[in-house]
Amino acid sequence: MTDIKKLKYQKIGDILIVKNDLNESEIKELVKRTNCKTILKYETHITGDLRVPTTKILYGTETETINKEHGCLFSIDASKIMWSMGNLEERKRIANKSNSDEIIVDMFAGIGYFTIPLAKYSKPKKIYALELNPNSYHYLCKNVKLNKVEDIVVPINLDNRNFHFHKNNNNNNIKADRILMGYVVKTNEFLEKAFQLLGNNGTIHYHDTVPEKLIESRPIEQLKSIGSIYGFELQKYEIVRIKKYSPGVWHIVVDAKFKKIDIV
Ligand SMILES: C[S@@+](CC[C@H](N)C(=O)[O-])C[C@H]1O[C@@H](n2cnc3c(N)ncnc32)[C@H](O)[C@@H]1O
Repeated sequence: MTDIKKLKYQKIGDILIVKNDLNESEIKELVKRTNCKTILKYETHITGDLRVPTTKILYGTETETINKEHGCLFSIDASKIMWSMGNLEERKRIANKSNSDEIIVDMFAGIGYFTIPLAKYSKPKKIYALELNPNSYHYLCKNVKLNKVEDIVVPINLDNRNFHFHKNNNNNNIKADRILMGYVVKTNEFLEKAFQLLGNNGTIHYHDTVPEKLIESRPIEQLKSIGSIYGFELQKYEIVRIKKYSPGVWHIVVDAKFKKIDIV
């Protein structure tokens, strides 16, 4: 009999994700043990700016599911959109970071991975959830309704570099108290936009993939140097390791708090 313990898979709702092809008896055994409705094989590593996986159906037909995590519901089409198990602790950690006074921008919202737990548990004033991929945006909107956070979350389908705050009722520019930058590999290219949106005493959660030796230096230097162009000084920071990204390289997040030193 197939040893199911040796078969590696990830469960998203009632869909299994595997990395290798399976034979008929392995599929039968997995379906029996996990009660899944579909098994998907990720053909390639998640690629491209929109982080889209290439998948093949090994069993079943339906690719849409609802994943429950940390009291939140995430509707997702697992054949078209990524779900990172490795970010589980970060999704939980971010959930309680805000308070009811904050204006937040999630620059890479996806289907609401961080936006939904943050809205549900911290109940900030507003979260502007920006997402470029129309597919992910569709599920982001669905998840906002599923989790009943419509009064907090404003989902917007655009390239975050084109996002601008409107003026408030007193004709002042709105600024963000907190910015989530849940993106990797070239997150630094979006830092200028983040500082344009950030307010005094604001916090940026800056994700990056960094070689082990550079974890304490490179992201901090980037935050300091681009921040200074926009009149911000780094006040304090904490670096959290999320997961190993590739050999010798970590996916990290820096919680970085800034003060505006040239307030005009
Ligand atoms: C890797 S996912 C990150 C999801 C989530 N923040 C996390 O870490 O689990 C990145 C998301 O950013 C979106 N994205 C990439 N470039 C973008 C841009 N310029 N503006 C808005 N969204 C973008 C992608 O479509 C994708 O859904």
